Amino acid sequence: MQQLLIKYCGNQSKEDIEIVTDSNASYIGFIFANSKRFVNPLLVKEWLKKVSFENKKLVGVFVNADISYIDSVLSQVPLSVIQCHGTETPQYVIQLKKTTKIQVWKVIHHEEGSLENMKGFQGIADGYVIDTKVKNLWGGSGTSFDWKYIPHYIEEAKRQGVPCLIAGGIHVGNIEQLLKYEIDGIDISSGIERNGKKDKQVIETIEKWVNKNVERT
Ligand SMILES: O=C(O)c1ccccc1N[C@@H]1O[C@H](COP(=O)(O)O)[C@@H](O)[C@H]1O
Repeated sequence: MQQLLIKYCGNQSKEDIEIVTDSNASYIGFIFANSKRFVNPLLVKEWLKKVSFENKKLVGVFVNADISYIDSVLSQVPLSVIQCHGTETPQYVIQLKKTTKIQVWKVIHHEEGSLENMKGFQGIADGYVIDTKVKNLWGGSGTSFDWKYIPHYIEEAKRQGVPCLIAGGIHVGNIEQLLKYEIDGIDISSGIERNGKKDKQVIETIEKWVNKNVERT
């Protein structure tokens, strides 16, 4: 049985972390880039001391960051995955992996030429997140892209032998529709928030849909 990968991103407090560690997520994400969801790595380090997250991996989201900055975050927070959410190049990702020695997921913004862009990361990216391109925002927009293009991204990721998560505007009202596609995983930030905080009930509803719809062998 192949399990759907779930990543809950943009956690901003100890309370958010408690909620997502108590969920079925495999990945817990933090934004270390310019955003309303930016978190200070020193605070994240303190929050993590108070929760148990052994069965979950931590993902750090960065946008065109200096590798020295990512390295400084890593000295505080035990990330398993670095998510590059900007216009990072394959050469940058090669250098980042050499320096940090941890997995890197490349975000591909759905736009003209995005599939060609993705092909350029073959053998370099350890996974992909496909997100919506919204003007003046790198991510966390709460906006979905035209999902009819999903199969192209999934096929390309499969060809490269790495997982492909779908992001951008996923919420309780559209998750059922999304799960009709054979995706490897989902990445949600805005869609699991109520008044800017992660919401347990919303997460449980998302996971009810996941459990109901994803049965693959
Ligand atoms: O969540 C943010 O604020 C953010 C800021 C900068 C880069 C990425 C960000 N989040 C990522 O955006 C997508 C989708 O988010 P949403 O569900 O549409 O709100 C996801 O990959 C987050 O990791």
